[in-house]
Amino acid sequence: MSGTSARLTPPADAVKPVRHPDAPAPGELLGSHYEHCFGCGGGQPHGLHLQATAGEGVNVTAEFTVKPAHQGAPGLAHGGVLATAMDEALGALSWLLRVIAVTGRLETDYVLPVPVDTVLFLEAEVTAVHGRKIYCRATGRTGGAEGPVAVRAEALFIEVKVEHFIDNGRPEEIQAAMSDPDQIRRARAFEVNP
Ligand SMILES: CCCCCCCCCCCC(=O)SCCNC(=O)CCNC(=O)[C@H](O)C(C)(C)COP(=O)(O)OP(=O)(O)OC[C@H]1O[C@@H](n2cnc3c(N)ncnc32)[C@H](O)[C@@H]1OP(=O)(O)O
Repeated sequence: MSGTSARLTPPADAVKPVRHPDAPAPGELLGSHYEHCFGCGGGQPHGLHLQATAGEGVNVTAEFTVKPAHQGAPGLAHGGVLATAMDEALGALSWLLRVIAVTGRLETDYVLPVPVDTVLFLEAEVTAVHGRKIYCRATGRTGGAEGPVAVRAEALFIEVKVEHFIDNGRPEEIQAAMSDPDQIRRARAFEVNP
């Protein structure tokens, strides 16, 4: 069973997403936006270590390997972890629009159980934009990019200014992220589309 709530349905005057001219080239690995991000950071031993690749449109692909640390039921991935993987893949889309955005709403359909050691092949795309609202969806497949869908998600991301993090985050982490020697990661974390 699946369905999309009204709050995830773009209004009639929503527009098609436009890939930013300075977006990473198709096939380019996006890298982590923040070393300590649970979804993509290398500094989180039990994190998801998701690596997203830019697609040709306003879309990304990513792979996520379910580890023993990600279990809910014995031998099976925790649903919240799978939602996190979807959230992270969807979050990577903002880099193709060159905006900063956070998840406002995320709906997930769990279609198949996902055993430990499974590689989930994720694909996420922006479907519409309405002002600050970015409508997007993602799938997670097992057994390959054309395999059966195990997880499906739809989401609404909201564009924010960098002040969102400065005002709400802890100063020590914000400072550390702003002084990240990795210029690309710093730009990804803090660049606001002019
Ligand atoms: C340093 C690292 C950087 C890098 C950052 C990258 C991080 C990526 C990580 C993965 C993604 C995440 O997990 S992000 C973390 C999880 N998310 C969060 O923590 C967000 C917490 N929520 C908030 O801060 C806030 O609610 C916001 C920013 C989402 C919205 O607040 P706001 O800015 O005041 O905007 P607001 O006026 O309320 O809403 C704007 C429009 O969006 C609609 N809207 C708002 N929320 C919703 C909603 N849940 N469902 C439906 N619609 C909604 C409103 O109706 C309105 O529509 P209309 O009237 O205009 O039609």
